[in-house]
Amino acid sequence: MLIIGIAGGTGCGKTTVVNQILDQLPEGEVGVISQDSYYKDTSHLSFDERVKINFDHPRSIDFVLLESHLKELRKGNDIHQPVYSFIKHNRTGDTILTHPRKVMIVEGILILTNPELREMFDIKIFVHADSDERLIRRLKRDITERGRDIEEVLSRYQNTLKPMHQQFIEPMKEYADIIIPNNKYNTVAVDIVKTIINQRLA
Ligand SMILES: Nc1ncnc2c1ncn2[C@@H]1O[C@H](COP(=O)(O)OP(=O)(O)O)[C@@H](O)[C@H]1O
Ligand SMILES: Nc1ccn([C@@H]2O[C@H](COP(=O)(O)O)[C@@H](O)[C@H]2O)c(=O)n1
Repeated sequence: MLIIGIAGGTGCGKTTVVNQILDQLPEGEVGVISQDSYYKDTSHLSFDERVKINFDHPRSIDFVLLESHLKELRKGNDIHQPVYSFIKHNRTGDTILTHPRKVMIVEGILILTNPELREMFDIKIFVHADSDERLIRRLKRDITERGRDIEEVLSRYQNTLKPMHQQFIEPMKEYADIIIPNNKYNTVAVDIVKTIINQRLA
């Protein structure tokens, strides 16, 4: 199994790059795990308490579960990936049955901050987009898709997201094998990653 980690700040285009990679690759050969599925279970908290969580700090992620799921997949076993709701700020209780594939992609803002998980990646990719570009994308996406308003996005950005990005995410570029500039759609870089994957699948 080839395990590819794709990191980068919110709105840099990780999900978009993953979808571009999957596009035209043989179905069923490449699997995806999203770090978002591994936000810690916060069912013991009220909604008002959950809203206040710093979701950009590594401690918000259940890395133990994420790592153990990746190890199970590597052993050839299925896993039940939790489903996360950005509206409820919590796991929904549902899971997605995820099968091991020849190539597994793990994507998320904080996946390179955990040394044990980092060790498991054969290829580490960091997607870069400028912070103003990421904020604009995040505003549009969170308002249309994640049930947020402009006040919520901007206050989260100023209070937690920006400082956490500077402290935890940006320094992870140091560990990247490949940095994809993604202020504009970068088909050349995506094609290079696809070529690497196709070589592994051949
Ligand atoms: N290169 C790009 N140029 C313009 N918009 C983009 C680009 N990449 C992604 N987007 C858009 O930005 C938003 C956030 O992208 P997404 O892939 O969800 O980012 P991430 O997963 O890193 O948070 C989406 O609406 C997506 O369509
Ligand atoms: N309940 C939550 C959980 C996370 N976030 C934000 O999601 C961002 C990470 O996801 P991307 O798809 O943008 O990479 C992260 O910056 C968290 O602030 C949230 O808003 N609510």
